[in-house]
Amino acid sequence: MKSKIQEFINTVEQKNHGETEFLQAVKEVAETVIPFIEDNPHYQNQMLLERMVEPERIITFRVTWLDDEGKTQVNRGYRVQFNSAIGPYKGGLRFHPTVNLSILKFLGFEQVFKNSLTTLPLGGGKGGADFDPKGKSDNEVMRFCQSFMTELQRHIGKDTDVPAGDIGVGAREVGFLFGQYKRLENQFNGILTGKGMSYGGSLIRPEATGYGNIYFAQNMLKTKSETLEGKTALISGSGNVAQYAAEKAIELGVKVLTMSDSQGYMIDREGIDKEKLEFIKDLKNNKRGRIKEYTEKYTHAEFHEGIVPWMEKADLAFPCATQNELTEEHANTLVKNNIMLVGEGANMPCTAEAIEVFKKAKVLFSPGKASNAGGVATSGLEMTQNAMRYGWTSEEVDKKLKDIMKDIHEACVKYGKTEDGYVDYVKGANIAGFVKVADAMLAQGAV
Ligand SMILES: NC(=O)C1=CN([C@@H]2O[C@H](COP(=O)(O)OP(=O)(O)OC[C@H]3O[C@@H](n4cnc5c(N)ncnc54)[C@H](OP(=O)(O)O)[C@@H]3O)[C@@H](O)[C@H]2O)C=CC1
Ligand SMILES: O=C(O)CCC(=O)C(=O)O
Repeated sequence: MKSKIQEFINTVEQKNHGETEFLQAVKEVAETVIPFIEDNPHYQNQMLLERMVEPERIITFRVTWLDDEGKTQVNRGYRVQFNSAIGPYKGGLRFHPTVNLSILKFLGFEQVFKNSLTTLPLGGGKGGADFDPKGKSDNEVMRFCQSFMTELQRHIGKDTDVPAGDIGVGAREVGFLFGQYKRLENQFNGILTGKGMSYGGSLIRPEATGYGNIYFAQNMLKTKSETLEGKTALISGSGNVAQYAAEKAIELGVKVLTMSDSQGYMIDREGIDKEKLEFIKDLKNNKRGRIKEYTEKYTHAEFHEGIVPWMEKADLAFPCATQNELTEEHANTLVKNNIMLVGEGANMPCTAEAIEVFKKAKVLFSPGKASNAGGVATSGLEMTQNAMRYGWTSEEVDKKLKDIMKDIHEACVKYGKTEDGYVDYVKGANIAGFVKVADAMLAQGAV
């Protein structure tokens, strides 16, 4: 079995040389899915996994825009249309200077399995640009988004490919992108999700990834007859996912100790309450400030520059910033400090070595493709509401989100429960995600 897996990984490596993040994501899936394929003959001899690691289409394009001084700027835009076996390509856009093909291919590949887990008809894709919205004026961001969409619009459509936000693409950017699409196509439809409430957005979509992560943690704790009430938590990031993971955790009685950004983390040992979280939301979403400023307002809190919060003690950890932010060393420290649960809010925030440490210590560990799937699932609900030209109440959407997270949890348990009763959520998510896509690919023939 080991040699089969290694042979597969070697071939993917040869074809995708130097794409470190993509290869990391593929390796994790291959290690869990290839043994499953070996046990299930009808998935054999159809090159299913070989096809799944090959994006159906990769589009790259030049994005030229004018800055506030009238100087011409140029960036590279991408859309990776990974797999459309079970629905239109669906996945976010990332605007960050580190964006490259390896990162977007890892995100698109993960998205295929994640979207399959949501129980909704959503294929997988991802896109973005190496543009940094930080330090840009609203007008510069608008001009960039207009230029980006001018090129992207010819490749997307409400039944073809429906992008959304990710790092660096929030409500402001989605608004500008939508406005330009509508201008070019003369059509008002659900071409993007994460839209504002006044032009077709869904209630709870902004909250959904963070809330879903906490609902998933509730489900995991339930398997141990535990609840969130009274636990302490470390959260990284202070963007969309981190803010709403913190909000739901606080609401359910968790003492949230930390939040972070790319400059470092802050710890408030008294706990971040609702009022303090509102300060963070305003700081990050409106003032576009740094998390360090929290400690200037709440002077009892500490700021630790240039490092992540994983050396602190708590019951729960929710990495919600970016890929590979939690390493083997961090995992060893968390285990030494008796961490009970690690719920990935970001995509692939834990390194492969860190995940091994958690599994070995039998920590409840959920991979992002399962525990952050609430965001894209609620995007799927936004698409449904747009198609119906109707809007559900926040209670209705929240109830659907809770049910979907419960279903994803059950699917992970079904395929991930090991002989000693430990649930390997990585294995469970990968196999459950694989099965639906593989069945659809088998039915659709060699395409
Ligand atoms: N938004 C969504 O619905 C979903 C998002 N995700 C994933 O969740 C994660 C966070 O996304 P989201 O909250 O939307 O993005 P945001 O842009 O809203 O926030 C990102 C946060 O992560 C921090 N961050 C970004 N890059 C780094 C880095 N290299 N090192 C340290 N911190 C960093 C940012 O700090 P700073 O402000 O300094 O840049 C910021 O606090 C990503 O992995 C994304 O793919 C997954 C599912 C859905
Ligand atoms: O809502 C969406 O379509 C995108 C969500 C996303 O990018 C993700 O799940 O990583």
